[in-house]
Amino acid sequence: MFARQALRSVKAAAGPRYFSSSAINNKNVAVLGAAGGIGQPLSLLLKNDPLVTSLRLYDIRLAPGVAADVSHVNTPAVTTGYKADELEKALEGAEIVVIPAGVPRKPGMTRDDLFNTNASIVRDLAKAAAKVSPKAHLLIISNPVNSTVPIVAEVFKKAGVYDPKKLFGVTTLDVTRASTFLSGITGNKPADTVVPVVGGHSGVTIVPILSQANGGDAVAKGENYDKLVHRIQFGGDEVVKAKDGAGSATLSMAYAAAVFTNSLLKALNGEKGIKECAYVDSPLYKDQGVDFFATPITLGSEGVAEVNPIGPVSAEEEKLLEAAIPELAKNIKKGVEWVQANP
Ligand SMILES: NC(=O)C1=CN([C@@H]2O[C@H](COP(=O)(O)OP(=O)(O)OC[C@H]3O[C@@H](n4cnc5c(N)ncnc54)[C@H](O)[C@@H]3O)[C@@H](O)[C@H]2O)C=CC1
Ligand SMILES: O=C([O-])CC(=O)C(=O)O
Repeated sequence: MFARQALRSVKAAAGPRYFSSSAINNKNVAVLGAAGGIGQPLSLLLKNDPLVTSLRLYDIRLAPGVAADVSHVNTPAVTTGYKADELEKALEGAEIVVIPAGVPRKPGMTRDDLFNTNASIVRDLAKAAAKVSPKAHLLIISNPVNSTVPIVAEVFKKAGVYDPKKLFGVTTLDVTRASTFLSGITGNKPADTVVPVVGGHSGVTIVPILSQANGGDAVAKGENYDKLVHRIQFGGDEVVKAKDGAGSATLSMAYAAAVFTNSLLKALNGEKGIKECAYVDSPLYKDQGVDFFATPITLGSEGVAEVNPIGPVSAEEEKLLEAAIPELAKNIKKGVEWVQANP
């Protein structure tokens, strides 16, 4: 039963999607880091989402230019750019704050190598959000996600405004990649190939549950299984290597973040049964020091409505989970301890 539940949970995240909905309510979305490699295409995709009525683009450089450009697209979202000293203004009234601000990897780096630079960027943006838009849903893209999400949680706890239902590490790209790579092997449509991806967002913490996917039995174990799991876990490295020093995934990430944002907007507007995978405050492995864990979640009008169970897993997947948990615990502890020492 759980397998079917988990499968349904990410069905919506698998296939290519355009954005539409019949119910249009006012929705104010802010993007922090809007002029970057992810920020620019993400801003365009959000401008194209009919559920966004106000789009507020902030960056320490170039955001007014990006906003002027995007604002000419003839969709309803009123688009405004905010300069470096206008962060608080950008956050006024925001219901969703998407954060792709921070440096990306270069070849040879791990996501954790970004910690020293990105931790303080994310902390400062979170502080402003906790002050100006404490009830907003926060969608964290900046790496290392395994640690930046706990940093945001600590900032919000310190400000007395933490709501675990409203904080998300965006892991939709892992689900997107898993669907693409598996369907490439099976020949099934990507839209019919739904792979729940649980755990976190780096290397061995990315755990695809191929046993629950349509066509997953084609690569259930052995060398092909190992290769596919490795490709999903290290898909980010593939892009970093191909970009050859010019950064990491931006376009596919913008797509994935726009998909997740659209799902959240639908849920906030009262649509039922909206499900995605995301890295959230989760009860599943708290007893092992893992306060945040990605699983299929059900979205509702308050954000996370339900953290769904992983469901049955194969012996191989059990081993992947065993490898993921201690690494995740370490990443989470690092974020929490850092922000407690550097409030
Ligand atoms: N969660 C995920 O699946 C993925 C996460 N990422 C991460 O997303 C982040 C951004 O990647 P890119 O867009 O490629 O980098 P980028 O360098 O192209 O853009 C980052 C933007 O952030 C801005 N920025 C820096 N400090 C800021 C601050 N304090 N306030 C507002 N804006 C600020 C920069 O001016 C720049 O425009 C990186 O940390 C990267 O590792 C990338 C791909 C996938
Ligand atoms: O690999 C990176 O550094 C960027 C990222 O998180 C991804 O593409 O999944």
